[in-house]
Amino acid sequence: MAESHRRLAGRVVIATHNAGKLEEMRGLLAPYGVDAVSADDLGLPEPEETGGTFAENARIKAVSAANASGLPAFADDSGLCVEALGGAPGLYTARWAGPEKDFMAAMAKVEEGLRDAQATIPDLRRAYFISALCLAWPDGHLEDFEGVVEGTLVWPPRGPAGFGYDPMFQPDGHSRTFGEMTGAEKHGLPPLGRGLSHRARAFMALAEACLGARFD
Ligand SMILES: O=P(O)(O)OP(=O)(O)OP(=O)(O)OC[C@H]1O[C@@H](n2cnc3c(O)ncnc32)[C@H](O)[C@@H]1O
Ligand SMILES: [Mg+2]
Repeated sequence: MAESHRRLAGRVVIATHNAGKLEEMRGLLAPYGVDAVSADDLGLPEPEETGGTFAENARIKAVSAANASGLPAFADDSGLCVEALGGAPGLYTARWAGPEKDFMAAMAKVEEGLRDAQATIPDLRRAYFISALCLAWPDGHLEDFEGVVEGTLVWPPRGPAGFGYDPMFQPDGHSRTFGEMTGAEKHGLPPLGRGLSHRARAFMALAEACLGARFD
């Protein structure tokens, strides 16, 4: 199994156009001595996310950046899945914020949906974040990883930190939302924790497979 993984070294493109994600992905890569450059720094175009799954969309973004740059590329496709909304916004999590990227409005839309669903659903406020990570090399080699974090949706949103839907999401076992946590707390990586956010959990698997990390 381990033989099929490829070691990442040298330069890597972080294939996202989301500043919040970029900061998290840079932070996650920082201990491994790779030279991370962003898709924006290289002026790479934003590909259309036409996949039917998070993993497919992560591949589309990573492969597009690897092909355009000639470098290995690292992409994340992620979303918030709300049980009472049948898994929405799911693949459309970014699109719910509209072209203005108004995440306050997007969170309000989730809350409205919960109010409409209220009569019928027992676990009304349950939700999870999911992150599909893909590392793609220009020769076509791919590595895929996934991480999930379950939690509860709060209203009103709390905390100025993070990005996107963070102020509305309180991970299980914690009394603060991701919006009330520092980046390090949200990642919850060892020795602080055993991986907390969806992105950190997926990244730990990536780091063990491709960056020589050992998390015991
Ligand atoms: O595609 P790229 O360029 O990476 O940037 P994006 O913002 O469009 O990213 P996605 O297509 O993966 O959409 C993910 C959505 O889920 C939200 N999201 C993902 N991870 C999150 C996190 O850790 N905290 C809060 N919101 C998150 C994020 O705000 C986006 O709206
Ligand atoms: Mg996107």
